[in-house]
Amino acid sequence: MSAKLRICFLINPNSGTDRRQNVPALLAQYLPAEAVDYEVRPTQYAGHAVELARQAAAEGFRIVVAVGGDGTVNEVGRGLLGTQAALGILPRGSGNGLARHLQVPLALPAAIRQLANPAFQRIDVGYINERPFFCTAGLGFDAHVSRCFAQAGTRGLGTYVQVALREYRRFRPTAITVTMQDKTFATSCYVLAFANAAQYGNNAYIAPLADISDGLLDLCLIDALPLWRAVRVSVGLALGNLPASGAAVYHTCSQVQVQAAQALGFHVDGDYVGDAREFAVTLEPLALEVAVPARYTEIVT
Ligand SMILES: Nc1ncnc2c1ncn2[C@@H]1O[C@H](COP(=O)(O)OP(=O)(O)OP(=O)(O)O)[C@@H](O)[C@H]1O
Repeated sequence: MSAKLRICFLINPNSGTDRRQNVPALLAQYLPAEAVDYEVRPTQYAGHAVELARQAAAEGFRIVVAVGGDGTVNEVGRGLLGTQAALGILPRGSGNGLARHLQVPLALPAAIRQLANPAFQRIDVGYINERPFFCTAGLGFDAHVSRCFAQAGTRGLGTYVQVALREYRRFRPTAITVTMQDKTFATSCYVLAFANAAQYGNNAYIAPLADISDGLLDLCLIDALPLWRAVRVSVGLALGNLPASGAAVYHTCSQVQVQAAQALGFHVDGDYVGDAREFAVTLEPLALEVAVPARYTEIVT
């Protein structure tokens, strides 16, 4: 008889907008006891999931599952770097960007069932000023909105859109110099996004062609955002055709440096980190193993 699959679930009790679901009860209902041994551990503070994930990997769990949104996924993924354990996701955030990219079902019963019999795959890991990211990182307006969103008191797409519209009227671009491969160019940064996965979350496709295992980041630059272009960007994000819309410029590369004329905010996986004037962005190919639905195949051809 083969050994049972050992899974550790790390639950962020604060993530998402719907906290009515009783995750331990759903696990008991949908995980087959004959195939899986599991434990459930709640996080007690921001950053706790990094330590809990590292500890679970050291205890020999094969999969450590982030039960939350992209912030929780980032913490668990960070804790698992360099270990033998794979990252799993039970999407319970407000955006769920990485879960959506990896085609993890958004309905918890289905997501739980697939964890009992997953496929394993390796994904690239991005770094911005040494902070790992798995989905997207970025400078400028998206980071500024992440900071305001964190202070808003309520979460969810509605709050996010409200904050973005309010800040759109105030935000001004910053002059930057970008160096990648053998070219350097000066431009202006309204948004500079570094995409490992295709979307921010909520099916907002900032880089619909991004392949999470290709050893490359997709850079999306929006140098200014007058109203007509804001409309095209919004439609492009929703329809997944931003590259074809001409409202943003794209590059692919495995490392890039950015110097800003004044301090610029940056985010990793949707969480504001801080302000800086210099940014070093790199990619470590296939540095993290993830447990994905057995039918998962990279959408990009
Ligand atoms: N016990 C806790 N108490 C307070 N904050 C926590 C706790 N556990 C985790 N956090 C923090 O909560 C933040 C938000 O969580 P998360 O990103 O998972 O949810 P979300 O913001 O609702 O989803 P998404 O990122 O998909 O929009 C994370 O950055 C994490 O550091």
